[in-house]
Amino acid sequence: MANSIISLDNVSKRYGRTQALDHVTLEVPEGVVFALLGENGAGKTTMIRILTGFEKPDSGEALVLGKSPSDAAMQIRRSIGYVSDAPALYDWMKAEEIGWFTSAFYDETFPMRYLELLAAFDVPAGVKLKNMSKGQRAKVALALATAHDPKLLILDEPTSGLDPMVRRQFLESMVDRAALGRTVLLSSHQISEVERVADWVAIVHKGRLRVCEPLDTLRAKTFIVTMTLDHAGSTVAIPEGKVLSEVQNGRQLRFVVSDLADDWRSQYGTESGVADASAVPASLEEIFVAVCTDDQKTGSLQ
Ligand SMILES: Nc1ncnc2c1ncn2[C@@H]1O[C@H](COP(=O)(O)OP(=O)(O)OP(=O)(O)O)[C@@H](O)[C@H]1O
Repeated sequence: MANSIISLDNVSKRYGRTQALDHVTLEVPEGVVFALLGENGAGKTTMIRILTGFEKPDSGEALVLGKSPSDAAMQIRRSIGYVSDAPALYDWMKAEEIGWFTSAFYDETFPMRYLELLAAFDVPAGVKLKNMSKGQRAKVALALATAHDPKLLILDEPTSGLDPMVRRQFLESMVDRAALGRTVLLSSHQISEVERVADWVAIVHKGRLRVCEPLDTLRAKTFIVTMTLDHAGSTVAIPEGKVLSEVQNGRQLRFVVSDLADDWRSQYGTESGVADASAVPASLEEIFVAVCTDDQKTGSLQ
């Protein structure tokens, strides 16, 4: 892909018996909010740790800003912004002091931008980190990660533990960054929240990439098809397209289908065993559940 900021080519990573990432290939284009979704243990943090050079893939290749994070970890960490799921901040320092300490790694514009961000986020002045709330500390971590205006900002579960107002403020600031041509990769379980801000969505399930595309494309092509059967025991044709999940409850059948054929209804004429059939666009949450549920019929959009 032209202008990709991140690329993973067949990246695998195993911890003992756990296949944390399994042949993941993806590209993150420049200037987007890219959401990485997955259940607990899906492999999101492992992917982020590979991108930030804290872990090496067992096989495959990762590139961040055109460089390999395992070969150029320090160079990459200096040019991106990164907030881990548990940011290590120096508790005994005040926000101003930690900024001063961190500014040694960046150019002279860092301190001013950092103080502006603290003010914009309403972080109290003169308070030690250990006496701040979780939300205030998260804001300090975000200000530290963005004050050098990185081309790429990587956030692992940035909003967990924050109140709804702060979460909204956080996510809106990510959209603002993307509007300026910067790229934001954020991992999350908060699907409805991500749906409001993401341009691209990737869904990882048990280390495998199941979905990776622009959210608008995903939404436009994925539908919930519901049918009422003539009899609970009727055997009917499945809708034409990629069926991601299928659930039956008595006479009701419900499918999540990607790439639903335009003329899908033509399969369900009077002799088809289907009394009624309709399709509505699927929400991101419904798509997520369909691709991440193992005991239903599931498929991959990859
Ligand atoms: N250092 C490690 N040693 C052993 N197993 C690990 C290690 N790091 C991750 N794993 C395992 O790899 C799998 C993927 O973990 P990862 O932290 O990447 O998931 P995640 O999607 O970030 O989950 P969560 O949403 O819960 O943070 C899990 O089964 C986890 O237990």
